[in-house]
Amino acid sequence: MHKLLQSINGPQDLKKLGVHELPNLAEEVRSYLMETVSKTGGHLASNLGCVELSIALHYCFNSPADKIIFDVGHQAYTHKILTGRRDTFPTQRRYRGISGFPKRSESEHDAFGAGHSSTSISAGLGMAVANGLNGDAHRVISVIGDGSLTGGMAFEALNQAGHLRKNLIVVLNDNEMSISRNVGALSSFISRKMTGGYYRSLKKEIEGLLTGIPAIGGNILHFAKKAENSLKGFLTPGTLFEALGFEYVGPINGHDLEAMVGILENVKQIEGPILVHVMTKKGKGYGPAEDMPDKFHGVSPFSLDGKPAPAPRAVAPSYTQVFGETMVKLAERDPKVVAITAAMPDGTGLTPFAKRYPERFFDVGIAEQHALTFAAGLATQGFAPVAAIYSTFAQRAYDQVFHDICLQKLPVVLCLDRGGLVGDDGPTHHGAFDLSYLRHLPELTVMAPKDENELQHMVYTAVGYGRPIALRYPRGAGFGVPMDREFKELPIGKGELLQDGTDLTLVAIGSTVHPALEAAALLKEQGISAAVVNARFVKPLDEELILSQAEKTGCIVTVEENALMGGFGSAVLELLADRGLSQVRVKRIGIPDRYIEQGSQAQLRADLGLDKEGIAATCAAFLKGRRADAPQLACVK
Ligand SMILES: Cc1ncc(C[n+]2csc(CCOP(=O)(O)OP(=O)(O)O)c2C)c(N)n1
Ligand SMILES: CC(=O)[C@@H](O)[C@H](O)COP(=O)(O)O
Ligand SMILES: [Mg+2]
Repeated sequence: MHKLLQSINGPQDLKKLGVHELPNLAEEVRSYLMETVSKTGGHLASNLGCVELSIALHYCFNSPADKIIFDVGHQAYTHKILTGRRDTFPTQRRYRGISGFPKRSESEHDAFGAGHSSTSISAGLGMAVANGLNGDAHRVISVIGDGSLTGGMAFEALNQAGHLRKNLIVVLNDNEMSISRNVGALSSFISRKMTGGYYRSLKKEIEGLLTGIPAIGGNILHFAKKAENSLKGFLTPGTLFEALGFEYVGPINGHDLEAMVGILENVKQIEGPILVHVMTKKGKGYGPAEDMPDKFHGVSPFSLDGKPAPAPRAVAPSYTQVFGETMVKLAERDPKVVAITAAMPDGTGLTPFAKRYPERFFDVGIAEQHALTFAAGLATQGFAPVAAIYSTFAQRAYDQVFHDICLQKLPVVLCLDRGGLVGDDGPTHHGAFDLSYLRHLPELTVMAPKDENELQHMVYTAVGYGRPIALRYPRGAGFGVPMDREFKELPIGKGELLQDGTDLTLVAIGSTVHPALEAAALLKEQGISAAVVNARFVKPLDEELILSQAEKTGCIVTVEENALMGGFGSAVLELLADRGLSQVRVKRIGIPDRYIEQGSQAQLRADLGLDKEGIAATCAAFLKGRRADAPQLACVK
């Protein structure tokens, strides 16, 4: 099985094969991908579409001396399999396994880490400039998808690359898909849409324009007809990239290995910035993924007959689903509600909204910065824009939150999905920092629901609030709590005391509230009486509630699935310090000052003491320690 693949322990082995053997190798890789990813889950369709391209790149270039950079890196499974990780590939995205994305610390062949999109050309240009300064003739190849090319950063890099004219090869892997179908004028321009109907109508329009020019129009049209080929050449994707100073090669068939090898061997001889436009099929070689590349972009383990494995019986709706349903209800009530996503309609749950209110739904592509300032523009005209962005990707748009939304006090609602630990995607995707990077912005309200029922009320409250407001919620299912039939407006800055206690107060935010309640039950079995507060708001804090509990129990334990640095617990510490309550003992539970690797959400929460057992153990030790170390301390009874 996989005879050719078994012989490849690195790119040097690949080069021993004849070009004519490469298509067989591609089939073996594809079969290995299917066999493995159907068991482990992961990014399937993008990788199936990138098999031949990855083989051709490693066949023609010499990694690691030549640098091959994958944008986002979710399509780099073949690259990993060919670069010494064939046998460890089944551990990808698993706890203590290899990463699902390129990672410099994992292999010398992973030239640049990835996970967030549109970075490959900038990184590649940096390396190309370094090569120039070092007199190093090795090549740098940035592989970027058509979706990732909608990220503004990619154009910032193209702009400079065309100016510097260093030796940089950009391979555009164009499958006309982002996660969903790719969007935007650029996508239409660079993909197939420049032939057929679009081209004909464009030509007709140009003819009409030219003949309308008095006196000379006829001659120009005559000239244009005679020069139609160059007109067609003028209008093909190359125009755009050549205008940016790139030599344009393509479009070429990204599944024809012999053709690609031939072209890449020629490209190697060309100096300066080059863009090779490769057309591929997302999901290539597996019917269901070819037919539904969006559904097979990221997959859980599935049976090879094309039916996704029966998802474990959902104990509760996902936060994402509740958000999406709430948005549809709010849009029914208020024509000013509009929804914005940055290329993640399915992931953020906005697809039902898009179907129901297409005129009020905007997928801006992978353009989070633009998404937020676009929302701010809508808000100036009386609309209630809700921007749904994964927490980690919203980090891209921090300045837009400050400069365009908060400073102008514009009523934009920022709904951050994937807040907290996301699991298999690992450190590039954990929403570990939003409570920290948002709470210090003046004019911004920041909140997190304790469960899926409170989420619907928070979205409702936020949309009606009329000022900058952000809420964050985790990846995955809620707690299976009953869903209120009517929305409730939550009083801004008010938390809730869920249960009383005398020895300490657990002050939890967001998805850590239910685990805190469960921890309190465990503590009760140990004779410890813990109060539990659902803080609801990171900003403004419910100062009255927190201060009264601090006075009452003298011992505060904060819990958050966010970085401890500058997070919710820090806000509570600041409050107590500002009020001169330094005698109150505070223990903070949250994400420590390091990056958290991949693993299941449950595993990672257990590792960090964020599950009920961990919270209870920390509280008990904290209380015991206090009793032992400092009997005079307020929280010692
Ligand atoms: C900044 C950022 N925003 C959003 C994402 C989520 N995301 C991952 S892959 C992807 C689509 C990428 O499309 P493309 O580059 O065309 O790659 P393909 O999957 O088609 O191979 C998106 C939106 C991301 N990784 N980074
Ligand atoms: C590669 C990428 O950034 C996305 O595919 C991301 O992995 C999606 O995450 P979810 O699976 O949480 O939607
Ligand atoms: Mg694509």
